Amino acid sequence: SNTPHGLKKLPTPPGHFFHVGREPHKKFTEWARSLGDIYGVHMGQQYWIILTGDKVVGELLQKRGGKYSSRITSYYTYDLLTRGKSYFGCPYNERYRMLTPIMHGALGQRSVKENSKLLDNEFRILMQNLCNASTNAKDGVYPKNWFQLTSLNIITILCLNKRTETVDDPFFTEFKTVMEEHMDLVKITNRLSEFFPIMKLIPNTSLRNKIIANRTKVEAFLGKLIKEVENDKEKKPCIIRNFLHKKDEGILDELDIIYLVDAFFAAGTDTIASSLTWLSATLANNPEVQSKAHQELDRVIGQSRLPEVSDEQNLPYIRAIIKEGQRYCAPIYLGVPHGIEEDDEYNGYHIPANSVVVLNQYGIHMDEKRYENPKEFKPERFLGVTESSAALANRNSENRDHFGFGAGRRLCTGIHMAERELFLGVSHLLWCFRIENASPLGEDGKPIPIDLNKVRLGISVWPEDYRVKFIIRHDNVEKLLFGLSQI
Ligand code: HEM
Repeated sequence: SNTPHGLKKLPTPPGHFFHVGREPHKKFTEWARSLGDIYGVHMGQQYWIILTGDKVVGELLQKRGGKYSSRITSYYTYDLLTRGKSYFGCPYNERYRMLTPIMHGALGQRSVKENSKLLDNEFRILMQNLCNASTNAKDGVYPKNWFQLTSLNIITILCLNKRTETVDDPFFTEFKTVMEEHMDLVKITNRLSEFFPIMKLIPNTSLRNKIIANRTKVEAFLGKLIKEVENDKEKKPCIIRNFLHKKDEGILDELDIIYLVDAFFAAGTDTIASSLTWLSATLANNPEVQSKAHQELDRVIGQSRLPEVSDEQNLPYIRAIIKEGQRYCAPIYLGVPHGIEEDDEYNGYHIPANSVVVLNQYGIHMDEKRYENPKEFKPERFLGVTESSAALANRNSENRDHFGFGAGRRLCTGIHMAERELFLGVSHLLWCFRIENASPLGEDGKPIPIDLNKVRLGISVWPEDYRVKFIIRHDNVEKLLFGLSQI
């Protein structure tokens, strides 16, 4: 049917957006990969546009970035949960343009370079933890906690020079409880108040109460950290201190700081931890990929020192594993929805103002036209790709490696930090260990492959609990991890 503008209405996707039932993940992913380039769907009062083609993402989110870089705010998950202060929920307005250079300053390439030693150190400690954990657990481990501890430490060291030693530390437990609930609350299904605005008027819904309770916990948790910096007599430099200077200059207020720090915790911890949790399972299922990586590492680096950042350019297979991981088992399926505030037209279709625009990363990553046999984990497909995801993200969308970091002006602010962390994580893991599937044996006498269709859906997607062993590859691993840094 035609719209009032004489333009065509976008086609509606097959099936329904929310997939419930016995296998919601499988149903959802099959649906997501079946979609054509662009669809529109009414979600109650709100209109959602789903982009599943690399080209249309380039045309709209990248080339028309000035229009497609907003966020459509949600009463429950933005106004109530973050008092309208969330950075990644912020519409593309004056406030966003004021905050963005501050965030880029904290997370840009320069910051990654300056914090190089810190990052190296954290990944060495991660390997120590995996060594210890794996030696102590004869049935294997689910490594999620240690990956979360590492990604948390990187954020807390950058933000306030704080690190946590073990996964048993009460701070780690508090972080997990408060932030997991926080991230769970921003999920799409909690945008009900936009789909059905009458929800805004109901005073005591359990969702409203949960959101306010969580907001109180998040603000107390992050407020305490900010106080630690304020009370630090040595005045050590850190990101929160920079934010506090901006407060003194009247640029930021107290809540701005809380919710900028929230963005680091919410966006910069689980994404990395989930990527490494996925990759460990995927590598355990693909021993031949590990063998090739081991050969490359032994040839290029040898067995007498740990990988370093300067090795990256000489490790094409490791780089390819990382890119394939971000495609095959990306931690985010539907990105963070963009929004468009004014009417637009695309290929004769009407794009109504105030639509939510969703980048269907999962669908694009499983597109057979883009990736041959997309359901296979095949790092080889990226062997010829020498550039970082950050560099490729700003070029022609059809030549991008993957869309894991989003697109356009809202591209992941932490992309440089993330790529560095993934390189250190994956190169260290494979230099130190052979990751062995420790699932029970099947009828053929081999461990049953880890079922990567069993997932926990949320803003970040996690594989269900699985068991792997981190088997030390050679004598120098322990010497280097626990002893001298060079042998
Ligand atoms: C593998 C790791 C990561 C993945 C896959 C990832 C992915 C994403 C995605 C999909 C978005 C939304 C982009 C869009 O709207 O188009 C995003 C936004 C963001 N990410 Fe990341 N991210 C990762 C790591 C990090 C890290 C380590 C940090 C910071 C320390 C970070 C900070 C942010 C911030 C602040 C935003 C909000 C950008 C905005 O709204 O303008 N991310 N990320």
